[in-house]
Amino acid sequence: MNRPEIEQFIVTAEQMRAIENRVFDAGMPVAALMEKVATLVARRIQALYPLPKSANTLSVGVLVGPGHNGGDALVVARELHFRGYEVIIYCPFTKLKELTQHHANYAASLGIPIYQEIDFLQNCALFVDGLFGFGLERAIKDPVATAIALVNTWGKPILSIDIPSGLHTDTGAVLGTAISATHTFCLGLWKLAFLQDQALEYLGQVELVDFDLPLADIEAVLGNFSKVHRIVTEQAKSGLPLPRPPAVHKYKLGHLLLICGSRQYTGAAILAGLGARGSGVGMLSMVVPQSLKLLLNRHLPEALVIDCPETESGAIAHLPPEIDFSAYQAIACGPGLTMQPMLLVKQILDSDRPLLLDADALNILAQIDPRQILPQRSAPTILTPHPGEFLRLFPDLIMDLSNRIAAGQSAAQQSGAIVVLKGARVAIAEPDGNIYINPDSTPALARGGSGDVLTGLMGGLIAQVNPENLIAQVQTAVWWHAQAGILAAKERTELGVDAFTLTQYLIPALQA
Ligand SMILES: NC(=O)C1=CN([C@@H]2O[C@H](COP(=O)(O)OP(=O)(O)OC[C@H]3O[C@@H](n4cnc5c(N)ncnc54)[C@H](OP(=O)(O)O)[C@@H]3O)[C@@H](O)[C@H]2O)[C@@H](O)CC1
Ligand SMILES: Nc1ncnc2c1ncn2[C@@H]1O[C@H](COP(=O)(O)OP(=O)(O)O)[C@@H](O)[C@H]1O
Ligand SMILES: [K+]
Repeated sequence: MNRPEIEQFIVTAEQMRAIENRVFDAGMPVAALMEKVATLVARRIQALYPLPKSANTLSVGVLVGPGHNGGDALVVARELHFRGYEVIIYCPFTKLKELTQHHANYAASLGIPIYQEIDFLQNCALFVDGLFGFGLERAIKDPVATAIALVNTWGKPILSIDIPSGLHTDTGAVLGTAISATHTFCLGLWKLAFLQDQALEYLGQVELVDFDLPLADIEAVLGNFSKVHRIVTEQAKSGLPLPRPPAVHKYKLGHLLLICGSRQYTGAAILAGLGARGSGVGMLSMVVPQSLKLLLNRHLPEALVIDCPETESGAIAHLPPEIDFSAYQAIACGPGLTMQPMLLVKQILDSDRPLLLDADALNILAQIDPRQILPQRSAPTILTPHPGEFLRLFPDLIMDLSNRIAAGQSAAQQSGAIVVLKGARVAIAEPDGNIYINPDSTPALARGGSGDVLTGLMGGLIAQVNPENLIAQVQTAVWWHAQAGILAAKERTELGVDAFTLTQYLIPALQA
């Protein structure tokens, strides 16, 4: 059983090394720690792939690298051997770290075959990958690269120890080539790569194996300078505006001004409105072009619709002159807007309200230059770009986009806004360098309109709190949106989560 508090931390390879070094310096023998860690992994493998009752054994190919990841793999190999598995080792390296060499010698003495060619493992039913862990820093070359490519094509389950070999522990980038794992046992603490979109297809199912690194050592290393956080359910839930105070009234539960839609993109306005409905916001006002008014009334009878004059092509021409931003606790703007309402976006940027910009509002902002205008705002700004919008806003961060976490951090620091970089693992960056990543989501959300739902939901949540708590609400919105997707996908498959359906799962996701 993992300690629940361990799940919140995220470390780089360097931080992990520093934490482990403290443990070793305090007296824990390296060999003892390896034994403990690898025994835990071996147990998990036996639980996942028990020896079948019908046959007397199961053949397991164990891929062994030169460092301590290879040492872990050799301990796993030995344990599985003693439990009755037929173990075959692949280790093409001639020079191993000392401890790893000892384990290799012992495995050989037990009669476990060790080969330098991968072909001998071709008929194995299962693979354990202990080639490289957090020590990998340069590209993998042949013959190991070819061996990895081959094992990937065999279509058998591959269980990676610590991280799929070939992935960079921090960026999740593939260094030459990488194991495509079906299951990865992340050792001790979540490594950064597990939260990077580019690593996801290699990780398979992920699992943290807690091996009792003392909290004091983790905190001593991460201390105040750890800026990368994993959004955990308990904390995200605590951001929900629940329970409501018994004697509260609608005007105390936030009034959101949602500016969206055009004749061309009508659905975006409806979806954002339904997202806002899900948030439970006290009052919802929606600014739309005239021709959307009746339709919106039908879909969102509770919304106050502020219909605006429209351009020839059906975009909002301008806001009503009498609009008073101070009547609202937050403004959200963007879904379905088109690029025409430039002046409108400038007008809301000038307001002193917390402001969420999404979709076309971001594309308009990109033309104005976010680094110029956002730091001048007197209230917080939240930007929710997908990677395409992100690059329009911050074109010079294109290199950083291969490390989404670094990219989000730079953008927030440079613009002074909270930047919600959307994708498979949404990263929420604050101007002070803190970044919060949502670890659980579903590709069911990769579908037109699901971002519109998020805008409404997040807008509705931030309208309900005082601006100092904004960052917590942004995290809660991202977590909630993903949870609704997960629940909907569970009941309807990943194909059954269109954006409207997603809105219908917001409340059930809280009840689950
Ligand atoms: N700290 C601990 O004791 C604990 C660690 N634990 C386990 O240890 C793992 C970290 O072990 P690690 O530091 O030995 O690094 P690892 O990932 O095995 O690989 C580094 C080796 O690979 C080599 N190498 C690198 N790149 C290469 C390339 N492209 N092609 C070829 N060779 C390359 C590099 O050699 P060198 O750079 O010197 O040539 C070095 O020998 C960690 O992930 C976890 O599984 C746990 O048991 C808990 C306790
Ligand atoms: N593979 C994925 N896994 C999890 N979530 C995803 C994935 N792809 C997209 N999403 C989420 O779906 C939403 C898509 O938003 P966006 O790109 O703005 O789409 P749209 O503008 O069509 O609504 C974002 O919240 C994003 O994080
Ligand atoms: K590995």
